[in-house]
Amino acid sequence: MATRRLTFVTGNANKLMETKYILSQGIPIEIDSQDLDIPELQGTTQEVAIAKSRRAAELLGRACITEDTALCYEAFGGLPGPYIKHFMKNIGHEGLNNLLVGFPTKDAYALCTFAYSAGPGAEPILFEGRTDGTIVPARGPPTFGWDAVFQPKGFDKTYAEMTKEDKNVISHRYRALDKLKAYLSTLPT
Ligand SMILES: O=c1[nH]c(=O)c2ncn([C@@H]3O[C@H](COP(=O)(O)OP(=O)(O)OP(=O)(O)O)[C@@H](O)[C@H]3O)c2[nH]1
Ligand SMILES: [Mg+2]
Repeated sequence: MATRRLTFVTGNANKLMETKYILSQGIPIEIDSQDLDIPELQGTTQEVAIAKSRRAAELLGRACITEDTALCYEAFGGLPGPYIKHFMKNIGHEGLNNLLVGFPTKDAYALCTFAYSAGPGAEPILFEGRTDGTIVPARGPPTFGWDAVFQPKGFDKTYAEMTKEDKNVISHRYRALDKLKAYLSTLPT
């Protein structure tokens, strides 16, 4: 099978590393990356993902993938959702826990939305992956975003405490990429 080449438009080195790792387990693919400055609109995760993908393909002038990650609190009807980046940056791990003081549930889910665009003007196709969990006081290395405060359901470790092999077979990103992989294998290389 010929090796597929695809550009991932992202400025996030950790996302890129995990994506390369997960995709390389399944199909012959080479991912390169472009860090383009793309404004992220307000809206649902799907609306944010579609707008980002459209713009990325226009700027790049060819097929690409983009990814949006949301962290959704059950107590807040799914917020912070796609705005988690700004919450994380401004209030950190402790703040992400403190937000939930007084609320009956600390349940949350991580939602990953990959968007594939075949090129400028093409309608983006979305691939979503969700992992359910709970928000806990930070444990594990603070290497990647909110990994240290997210404990997936059925595990006694946070994402940050897991090995990359363990996180990358249950994560929101893995679940979305599994669907993207199946779609890519239906396309000609
Ligand atoms: O602990 C984490 N485990 C993960 O698995 C994960 N995936 C994303 N994130 C963080 O959540 C926000 C998403 O915002 P986001 O989707 O706009 O990403 P970004 O702006 O960093 O990159 P990009 O938009 O250029 O691709 C950013 O703060 C990311 O660092 C994660 N944190
Ligand atoms: Mg972003």
